[in-house]
Amino acid sequence: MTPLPAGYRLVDLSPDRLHDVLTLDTWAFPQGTSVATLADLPSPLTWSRARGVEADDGELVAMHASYPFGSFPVPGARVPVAGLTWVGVHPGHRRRGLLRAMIDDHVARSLGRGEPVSALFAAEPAIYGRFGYGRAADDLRLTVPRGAALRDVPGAQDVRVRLEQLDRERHVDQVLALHASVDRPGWATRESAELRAAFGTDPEAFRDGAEPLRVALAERDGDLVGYALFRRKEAWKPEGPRGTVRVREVVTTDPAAARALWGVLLDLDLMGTVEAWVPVDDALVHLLVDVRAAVPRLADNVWVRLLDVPAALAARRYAAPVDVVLEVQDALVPANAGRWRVTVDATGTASVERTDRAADLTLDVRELGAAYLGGTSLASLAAAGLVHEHVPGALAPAAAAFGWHVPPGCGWVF
Ligand SMILES: CC(=O)SCCNC(=O)CCNC(=O)[C@H](O)C(C)(C)COP(=O)(O)OP(=O)(O)OC[C@H]1O[C@@H](n2cnc3c(N)ncnc32)[C@H](O)[C@@H]1OP(=O)(O)O
Repeated sequence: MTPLPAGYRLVDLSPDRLHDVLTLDTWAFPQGTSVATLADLPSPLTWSRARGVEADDGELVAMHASYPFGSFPVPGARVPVAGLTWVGVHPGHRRRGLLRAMIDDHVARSLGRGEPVSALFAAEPAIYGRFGYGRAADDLRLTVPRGAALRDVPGAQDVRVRLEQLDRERHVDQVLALHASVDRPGWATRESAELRAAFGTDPEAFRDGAEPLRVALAERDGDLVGYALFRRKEAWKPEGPRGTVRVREVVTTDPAAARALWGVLLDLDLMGTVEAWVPVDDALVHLLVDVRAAVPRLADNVWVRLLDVPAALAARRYAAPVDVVLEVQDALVPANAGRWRVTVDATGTASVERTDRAADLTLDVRELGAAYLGGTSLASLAAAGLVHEHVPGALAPAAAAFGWHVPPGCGWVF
């Protein structure tokens, strides 16, 4: 364990520390919202998983927490994952090793709970690689011109799209049930009671001048076949109204639902552009006649850290049989370091065991995390010098086996 610097101690956090937690939060994330306003919102924290760092005088100067994703989707399976979140260090106490000590604490506690994997969204991409987190998924940020042409999909006219103000009580069950039905690695769902309670939280201070959160509900014969959370912000320019639609979360169950939903979102009156972030393979990317006009921009999505390498590797499924020896480097969790033989059978199931056999490939646990959800190819990591092939011909079958037919990604930031 990395010791805390002198003068600090790790403590459990509980709901009676809410005011301290929110005060620290406003120091770490200068969002301009008062602690009193934040205190009125339902907290998404599972308090038994929240830990703080106190200075000598008892002030809370750093914290981290994790969301319990008991059923986190990975290729072909579901795995208990600790979703690292609410990481913050007071700026007056930064760069003294508090985050490093908190990461050690997070790793030990997650392993103690039997969670072989941790995942997160990074506030800044430069922070977490050093702790063995790899960029496991990307998403696309699109800025689509209003009225952009979409290809036709038969049956789209049979889907009715209703626009409503998001109302937690009325929408939470059906919307989250549809969300949980998506089969995509990395697609975390709001499993805990606290995350469900916080769903749709929409204080005015978070809206940046835009309207309250709306929901577009796509229905066929009365059944929900898709939804999108969105809000509009108007802008009156000399050339005319040029408002922006911000689309936050889109789920559709079939192509006609996707065509109908995007057709409505892309054609709202007084709007000029639609800003959406979507999985890299979202139906919209293929429906747009002119994808270039949407100015697609790639951004990092979920980051993954394998805490227990053999358990994590055995828990997912693989796209093809393979027999490969991986030499894994892990400076933070020595139990993961060394040679692992991964043998995948015809059903895509792996057995993973320590071996004395010579390594086929060498890589850091960070790269293994990047490849874990099937979206980052071991071959492309090798091309960047991050995976080393010792036995010619070993890389290609390993890269094929670790890949997956659905790109990973998560539709909301946790
Ligand atoms: C999953 C999430 O919750 S993401 C949210 C993360 N939180 C934020 O971004 C809020 C604002 N920032 C902060 O609260 C803090 O600056 C933190 C949490 C990012 C870092 O905390 P610190 O206690 O300063 O980090 P610590 O001193 O342990 O640094 C550990 C290492 O990370 C590096 N590091 C820390 N922050 C950053 C950063 N923002 N960018 C690049 N490197 C960083 C340090 O230089 C150090 O490197 P070294 O090991 O080579 O010496």
